Amino acid sequence: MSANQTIAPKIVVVGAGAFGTALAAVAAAKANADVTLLSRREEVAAECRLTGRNEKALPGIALPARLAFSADAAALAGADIVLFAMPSQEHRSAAQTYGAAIGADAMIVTCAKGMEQSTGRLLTELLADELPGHRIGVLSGPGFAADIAKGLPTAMVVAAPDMAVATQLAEALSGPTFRLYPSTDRIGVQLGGALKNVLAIACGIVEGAGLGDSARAALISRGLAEMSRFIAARSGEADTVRGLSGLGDLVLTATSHQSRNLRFGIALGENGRADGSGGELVEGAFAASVAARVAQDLGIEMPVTEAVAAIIDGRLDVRTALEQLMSRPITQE
Ligand SMILES: NC(=O)c1ccc[n+]([C@@H]2O[C@H](COP(=O)([O-])OP(=O)(O)OC[C@H]3O[C@@H](n4cnc5c(N)ncnc54)[C@H](O)[C@@H]3O)[C@@H](O)[C@H]2O)c1
Ligand SMILES: O=P(O)(O)OC[C@H](O)CO
Repeated sequence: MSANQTIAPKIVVVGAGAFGTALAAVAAAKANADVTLLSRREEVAAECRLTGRNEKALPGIALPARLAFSADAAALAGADIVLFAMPSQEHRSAAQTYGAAIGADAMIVTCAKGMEQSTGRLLTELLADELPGHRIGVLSGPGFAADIAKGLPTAMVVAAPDMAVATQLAEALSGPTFRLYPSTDRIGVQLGGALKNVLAIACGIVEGAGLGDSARAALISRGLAEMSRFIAARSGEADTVRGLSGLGDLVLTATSHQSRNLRFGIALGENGRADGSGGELVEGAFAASVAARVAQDLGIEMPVTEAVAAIIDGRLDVRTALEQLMSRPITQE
């Protein structure tokens, strides 16, 4: 897609879950939109085509008539923008599956919030490993799929190292109720999304264990300090945490019961142990251990993240974790 292109870009969203379907729906609501939602299974594409809904992913939400559905990787041919909207841990295998069908000029945007658990690679790094030569961005920030798909006002961030690319993506993907802010801090923006999920689990634990609203406020602000240290150590911009992809998404995820990460944390706090997520995707449960491991390698302190990782792994119970956090040496804020 050239910088002064006037016809609508061809957009393909890979991953027909809640978020992929919501992003495809807002993009397809625009005049002249050329948007395809690419699922793994033909049954999903066929049901969406027949009913105009993706009932499993977004119950009760009618999708725009202009949105196309496919389960054939050939739909990626000629795409200007390809959104990766599958879970973080599926990114490498999805890149390997679909990479050959993606044209060399396509911009690729990860919309997931996590890091690769086995390697600690950021998702944009992983995509660059698998799909070299492409311009690669990240879309992150506070926004629940159902809110976005219902047309409730939402603001998020799209980041790429080149501001011209980030702006092109923001203009192509924004709509009347969905506003994207461009950024060049690709590292800070994606780490905000990955790390806030771990802190939302911590806030859920506090809620489930009945530890009070003051404790949640303390966790949000001390958690933000952890995010900031990690982002700076990974060569992102520490200030990015104050924006939509940091504080904005942390507050949303740590306080709304729509959040799967928060609900997972509440169950942990109530039961004192992890009983699984009931099949729901809980990105923070993957991110906790990798973030704690990378923080240790980088020599930075992430006590809340480490406590969440230890509780999920069954190495620590909630009460002991709390005692340990409260008895840390007194330091300046
Ligand atoms: N749901 C939200 O409100 C929301 C908002 C912002 C960001 N996100 C992020 O988006 C990502 C996806 O979340 P979701 O809520 O859509 O999850 P989901 O469980 O609703 O859907 C995931 C989808 O990915 C598909 N998938 C899995 N592996 C795949 C592969 N290898 N190739 C292609 N497709 C594959 C699954 O079939 C499923 O349709 C997560 O990282 C999440 O943090 C979600
Ligand atoms: O339901 P969650 O916890 O995965 O959160 C969804 C989004 O990341 C909120 O911005």
